[in-house]
Amino acid sequence: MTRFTLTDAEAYYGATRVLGPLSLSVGEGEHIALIGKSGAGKSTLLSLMYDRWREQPVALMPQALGLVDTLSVFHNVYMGRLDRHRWWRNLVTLAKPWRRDINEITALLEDVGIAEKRWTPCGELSGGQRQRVAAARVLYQQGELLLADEPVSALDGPQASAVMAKLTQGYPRTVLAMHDLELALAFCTRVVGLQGGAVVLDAPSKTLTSAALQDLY
Ligand SMILES: Nc1ncnc2c1ncn2[C@@H]1O[C@H](COP(=O)(O)OP(=O)(O)OP(=O)(O)O)[C@@H](O)[C@H]1O
Repeated sequence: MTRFTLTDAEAYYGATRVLGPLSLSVGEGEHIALIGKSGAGKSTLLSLMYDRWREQPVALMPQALGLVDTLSVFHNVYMGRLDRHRWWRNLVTLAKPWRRDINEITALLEDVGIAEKRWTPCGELSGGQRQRVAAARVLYQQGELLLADEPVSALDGPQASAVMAKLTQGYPRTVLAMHDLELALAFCTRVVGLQGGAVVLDAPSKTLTSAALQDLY
């Protein structure tokens, strides 16, 4: 059993159970695509995992992204490690970032193709640009597990592939809620399918085709 294990987990909204009971482990080297139609419980399962495991080095990239619109792209990415620095260092960075941080963050922004916007406030970016900033932030954060809710839904084909490659290389374990089945099979090692809050499929990607996964929709 890994440190990232759920056993008979359930989630409720009010008195209504919307997820589980389900049991699931995320092992080292596993990249799990969480698939299922809208309302199946993917976001609820990601939230539950984050709640249970947040004391460990877990990063969350939520669907709403959680960017601060008035801050620059650089500063939004820097926030990925805010809790690792002293308060005065964060304060100074707000006005005058350290060259080392600028270089490190610029390299990550180059990886996701948005380095030219590094000093632009996030409020002035398109949906796809915002998604790439949020991806750069979790890549900067680092950790043992990444939970991401539709991390490439606003990106075109080549950009989506590039970001999926970075996210799955950047973390030893990922759980990614996805709607693009081809991308899920190309970059994830395992597929977990949800239906009505229950796990109805759990199989290695190499045994699946996107046509077979259509049954979940
Ligand atoms: N705040 C809430 N209050 C009550 N019910 C909720 C709430 N959020 C989600 N639900 C319900 O929980 C169930 C699972 O929703 P969830 O958002 O986890 O689905 P999802 O698979 O992530 O969908 P999508 O692909 O549309 O993001 C749905 O039936 C939804 O109506």
